[in-house]
Amino acid sequence: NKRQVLTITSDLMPVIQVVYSVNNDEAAGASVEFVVPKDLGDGYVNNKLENYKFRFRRVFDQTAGQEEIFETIAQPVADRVLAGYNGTIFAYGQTNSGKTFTITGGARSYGDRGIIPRTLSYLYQHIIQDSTMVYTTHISYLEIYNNVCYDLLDRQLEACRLEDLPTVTIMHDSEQNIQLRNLSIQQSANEEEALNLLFLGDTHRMTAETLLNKASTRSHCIFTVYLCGRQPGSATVRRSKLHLVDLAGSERVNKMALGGQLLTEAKYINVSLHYLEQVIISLSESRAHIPYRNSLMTSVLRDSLGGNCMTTMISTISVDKTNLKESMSTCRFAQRVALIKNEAVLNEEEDPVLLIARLKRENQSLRDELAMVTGEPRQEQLTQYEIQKLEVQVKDFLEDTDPEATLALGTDLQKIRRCFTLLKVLSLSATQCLPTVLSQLIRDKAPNVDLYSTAR
Ligand SMILES: Nc1ncnc2c1ncn2[C@@H]1O[C@H](COP(=O)(O)OP(=O)(O)OP(=O)(O)O)[C@@H](O)[C@H]1O
Repeated sequence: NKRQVLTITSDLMPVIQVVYSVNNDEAAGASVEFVVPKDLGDGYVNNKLENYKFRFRRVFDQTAGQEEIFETIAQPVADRVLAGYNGTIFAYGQTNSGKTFTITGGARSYGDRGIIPRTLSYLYQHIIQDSTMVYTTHISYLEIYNNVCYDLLDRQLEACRLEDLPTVTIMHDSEQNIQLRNLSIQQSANEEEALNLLFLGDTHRMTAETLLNKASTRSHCIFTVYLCGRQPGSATVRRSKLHLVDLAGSERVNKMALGGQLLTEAKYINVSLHYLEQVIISLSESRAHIPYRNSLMTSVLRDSLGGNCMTTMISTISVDKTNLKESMSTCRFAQRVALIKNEAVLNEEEDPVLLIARLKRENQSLRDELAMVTGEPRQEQLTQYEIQKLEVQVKDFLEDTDPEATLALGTDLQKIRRCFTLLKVLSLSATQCLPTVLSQLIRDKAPNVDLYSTAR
């Protein structure tokens, strides 16, 4: 139970002390408590204190490091995503309270890496180590600015202003599922490729911010990892999505002395966060109608809010007297979010393409068995077309990394013989190449060694 004292000076009174304490040892979770002197009214001091206590699953104090945040918040979600469930982590809080630092990280040192790079590293480590599954990963990076969606992985962003870019549009299919048109979903085979995509998106985000002369991030950003896993040879696939969301600052527009573009941005942010609040209130009160469609952000995050998803919200606050109202508004909002019940289900399905391929193989093997039992062995020679087809089949078979891949030849003895001949030719040419490769290696590495005696 840590007790922190923030000292704030004001014109009316030389020193006012605002005390907050963090307690993570409570049986029911954790809490943060603000102990605030009552506001100074008309120049006289009211010495009464007011206490505001908020309970959460966990509260991180100012000393908490990025690794601790990752292990407590992101790792359990990443584990569920690897198991085939959808996950979302989103950061909510006022400007400059540390949302981007928590989600993406800081640039000063390697240890400042945030949730996205650490989660990518964790996911790919697991993918490499798990030999029982074959995974494919894709990434998208979406920005919502002034209620318009942009693709941060769109290469055109380098040359253009944000507004000139083609926008990403939302479509609803007959089952009310969301389709994002124009959003590129890029394959990332390993951690390095995924980090490059994150870097590309962040660079575009920064370029756009500079072009718009923004002092802080005035947009919502959604970095999504799409994971598809299956056991080798199986047609059952598990598809899961992980949204990592950095929301725009939550401060209210009437508190800020803004004009022009900044005012327009603040209004859009206020409206979208207001709709987010509406969705959350409707969900926490289990209303019949949930107004997801009111804003792009709630439409995109529909699954994460009250749907098929394991969702974690991080609220960032700045414990300073001037930010007290915003901090408490953030805490109240977070408590509402905690009331929402999501139902995460395993996203497992039969891949129709793999299923058809498997059924075709089974069908062929049954036909072959039938031919073996009932039919006569063929007498005529293989045609040129059949030989070429066999060569392609053998090549595909050798290149297939799936350990359960088979060479479907049927019962035709001529085809089987031809394949063995092909395999023998390939095997011989490989072994004949070996001495040449060895001698080349020896020549390169040790030019003075006598080749004959080395070979002996
Ligand atoms: N835990 C922390 N340790 C060190 N520096 C931090 C930490 N949290 C935030 N900062 C720093 O504080 C500044 C503001 O943080 P950040 O940009 O993450 O705020 P934000 O809530 O994302 O703001 P905005 O709403 O404008 O995007 C940055 O310079 C960041 O590096």
